[in-house]
Amino acid sequence: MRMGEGQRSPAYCTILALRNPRAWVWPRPCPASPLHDLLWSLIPSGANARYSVWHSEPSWPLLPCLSHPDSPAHPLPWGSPSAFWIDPTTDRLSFLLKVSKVVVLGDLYVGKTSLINRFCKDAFDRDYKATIGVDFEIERFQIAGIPYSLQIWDTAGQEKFKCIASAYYRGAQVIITAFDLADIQTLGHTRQWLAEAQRENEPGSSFVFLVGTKKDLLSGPACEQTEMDAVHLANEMQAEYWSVSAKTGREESSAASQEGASASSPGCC
Ligand SMILES: Nc1nc2c(ncn2[C@@H]2O[C@H](COP(=O)(O)OP(=O)(O)OP(=O)(O)O)[C@@H](O)[C@H]2O)c(=O)[nH]1
Repeated sequence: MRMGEGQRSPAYCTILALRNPRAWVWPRPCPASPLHDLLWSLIPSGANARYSVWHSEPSWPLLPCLSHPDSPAHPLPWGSPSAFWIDPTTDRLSFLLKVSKVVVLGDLYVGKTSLINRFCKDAFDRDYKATIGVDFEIERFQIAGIPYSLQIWDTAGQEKFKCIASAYYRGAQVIITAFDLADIQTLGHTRQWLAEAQRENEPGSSFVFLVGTKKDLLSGPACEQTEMDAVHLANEMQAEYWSVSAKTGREESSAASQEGASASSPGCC
């Protein structure tokens, strides 16, 4: 389906803007379906970008990626897998794919936002500000000279936001389930969080991490016991286990967490 020149839906205007970078218009919010339909119809058949792109629904977060890289408002870097442009040689939409979507889940107050802030900004805030719905950060880096972006989705732990946050689980290459090492109940709840995220994804399509937070708050036998429990649960979940402190900024090694973490795993905090 290609829309005719006479049609001027917001999605179509966006495509026109993409075709002519000198005439960029900042996309305005528009209903998800016209944009979805139009873009879907333009994706080259066989493009393996489909998966990433269409899992960025619901589509309001898709809209900012249509804006110009120089726009101060753009929250997604140009070149993320959710970003697309018209390839002048083929006149088709093209995609950059080197993005991984990470979702961070867990009970309220376990320290999900703090974990992300430490990772992305190397900062820690002791004041609690509950996440409303979802938030996200982009972290860009290179591995062997190849640029990658991590699209990190911070979900709210509060029950009332669950239905909003769960809409963002789809297409996650990485699922991080966080619990508070100082609050053992939150460990038990990680099973449920993971089940909900996995329900939205193909079986085996996501790497799973179980992360115990606030390691600085406890030590001694109680901590070791919690970590042992966490490692066992991580094995059940087929997850990799980490104990971390966003406050100190360190992954704190312990016998239990060493046992749970694989040698190839990247340090988080
Ligand atoms: N001591 C200590 N406190 C932490 C650590 N991580 C987070 N906190 C504190 O725990 C509180 C909750 O942290 P958040 O990161 O906002 O928790 P959250 O899981 O994102 O909470 P929701 O957005 O409600 O789901 C804040 O007051 C943080 O400062 C840590 O590693 N050590």
